Amino acid sequence: MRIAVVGTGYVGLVAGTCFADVGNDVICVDNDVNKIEMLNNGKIPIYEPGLEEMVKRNVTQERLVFTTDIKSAVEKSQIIFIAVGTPPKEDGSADLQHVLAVAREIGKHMNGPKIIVNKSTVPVGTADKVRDEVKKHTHYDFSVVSNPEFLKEGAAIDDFLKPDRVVVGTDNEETAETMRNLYAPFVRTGKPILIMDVRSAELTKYAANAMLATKISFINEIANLCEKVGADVEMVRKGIGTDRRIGPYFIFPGTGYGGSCFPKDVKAIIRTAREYGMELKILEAVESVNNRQKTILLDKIKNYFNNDLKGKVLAVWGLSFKPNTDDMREAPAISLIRALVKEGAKIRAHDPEALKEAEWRFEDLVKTKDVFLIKKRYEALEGADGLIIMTEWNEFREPDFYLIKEMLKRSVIFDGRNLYDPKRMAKISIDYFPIGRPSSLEYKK
Ligand SMILES: NC(=O)C1=CN([C@@H]2O[C@H](COP(=O)(O)OP(=O)(O)OC[C@H]3O[C@@H](n4cnc5c(N)ncnc54)[C@H](O)[C@@H]3O)[C@@H](O)[C@H]2O)C=CC1
Ligand SMILES: O=C(O)[C@H]1O[C@H](OP(=O)(O)OP(=O)(O)OC[C@H]2O[C@@H](n3ccc(=O)[nH]c3=O)[C@H](O)[C@@H]2O)[C@H](O)[C@@H](O)[C@@H]1O
Repeated sequence: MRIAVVGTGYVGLVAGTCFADVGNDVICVDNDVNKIEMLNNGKIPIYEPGLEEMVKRNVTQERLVFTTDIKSAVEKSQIIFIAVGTPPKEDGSADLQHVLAVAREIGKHMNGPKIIVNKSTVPVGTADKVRDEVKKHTHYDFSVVSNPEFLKEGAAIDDFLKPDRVVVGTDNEETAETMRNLYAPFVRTGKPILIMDVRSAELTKYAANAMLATKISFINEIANLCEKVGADVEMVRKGIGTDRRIGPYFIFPGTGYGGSCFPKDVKAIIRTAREYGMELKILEAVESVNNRQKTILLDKIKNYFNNDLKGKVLAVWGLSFKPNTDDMREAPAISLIRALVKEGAKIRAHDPEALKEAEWRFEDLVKTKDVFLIKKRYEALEGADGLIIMTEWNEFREPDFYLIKEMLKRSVIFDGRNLYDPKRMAKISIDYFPIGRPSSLEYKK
């Protein structure tokens, strides 16, 4: 099929490349000239495992091209995906300006019947708005489909190639058939393509993210309770996760969920409900538990240093909001580092992939020499009073603990991802403070 994907970010670039990889002819469009120039020079603007080789392969085979020219992309394609950002507005609602701007452009350049597929995460009713916008500019036939995306950053290609399900919202049988054909190569193991009405498809996306965020806030509350009552959340997590009705996924406690989607999508669904005069009480609690969870390590750190962080140097391992990505959008590390600096601490931060993004996110603090961005993990420990772990990158799982102990002024690790065993840390004589588990001090007694 001939496909255009408008918006070449995490979703658009991955979707476009995967569609090309199964034989489609794909034109990826973006209005960011630098991004398109980079892609045309063989450079990938984001870090996503496996993506670079896949892009190269498809570009070489001339199945995948990048352009800023939306007109020719629309003219040449049967199916046009919209995969632009839908960031939160002040009031929490999703900002649809990019989606509607693309709809306008598509309308202007239609040269025959087309299928317009919205892949961005958008509130219920957006397909109607897209339809109205396109209609203003064309007399050709078209249908608007809702096809939300469920990929995770860091595992995006695998998620796209092997989805648990594909959701397609359309009331047109012919369009449904085309979408079934398009996705058939990705569901060969029998995973379902769920055809439903447009509004249900739009809401499915928010309901999925809201459910996942709920699981995380739930386990974070249980973790905090574990600390109070002297239980170990790692045991409790396994104890509940083995029940098939609960499942082992998305119940890892931490310093709160971040990323470009859970925070904004929880806000947006709450906002949608309010517009209909309804309060989503569970999700409001999910959000407030998450905000609280982001400060949980700060309390532990302040407590350890007797509430005096002035002049303390703290090493931070992990800046991205999760491993295997360079994305720092809403990363818990950002709010923690800013709070620590406010308390008078200096930060030596390391991340395997996110340092480039950290340069502009912490530009002010780097300038004032409150934050130092360090390329190698052990170098971040030089002159530091303690180590904080914020992202569970694989390379942090089994470091040289004796070297860590030797390098730190105080042998202390605050772990926001529960990477280590407190008993083992007690044996090595490292003071270790995880989330929802007994600290190593409990095993020294
Ligand atoms: N990042 C993720 O893991 C996932 C994101 N989503 C949703 O997908 C949508 C896109 O998200 P991301 O890919 O993360 O965003 P992104 O910010 O990485 O990429 C969006 C791209 O759209 C481009 N763009 C904006 N306006 C444009 C226009 N008028 N014409 C052409 N290009 C334009 C931007 O330059 C940018 O490159 C959002 O609604 C998001 O909620 C859904 C599932 C997963
Ligand atoms: O709509 C989206 O954009 C995407 O949002 C999430 O994907 P993503 O944000 O890339 O990453 P996740 O792996 O879901 O992690 C989100 C946050 O939750 C945290 N998390 C995740 C799982 C867990 O058990 N505990 C936990 O604290 C992570 O550390 C991270 O900060 C969803 O998992 C995707 O299905 C969805 O498509």
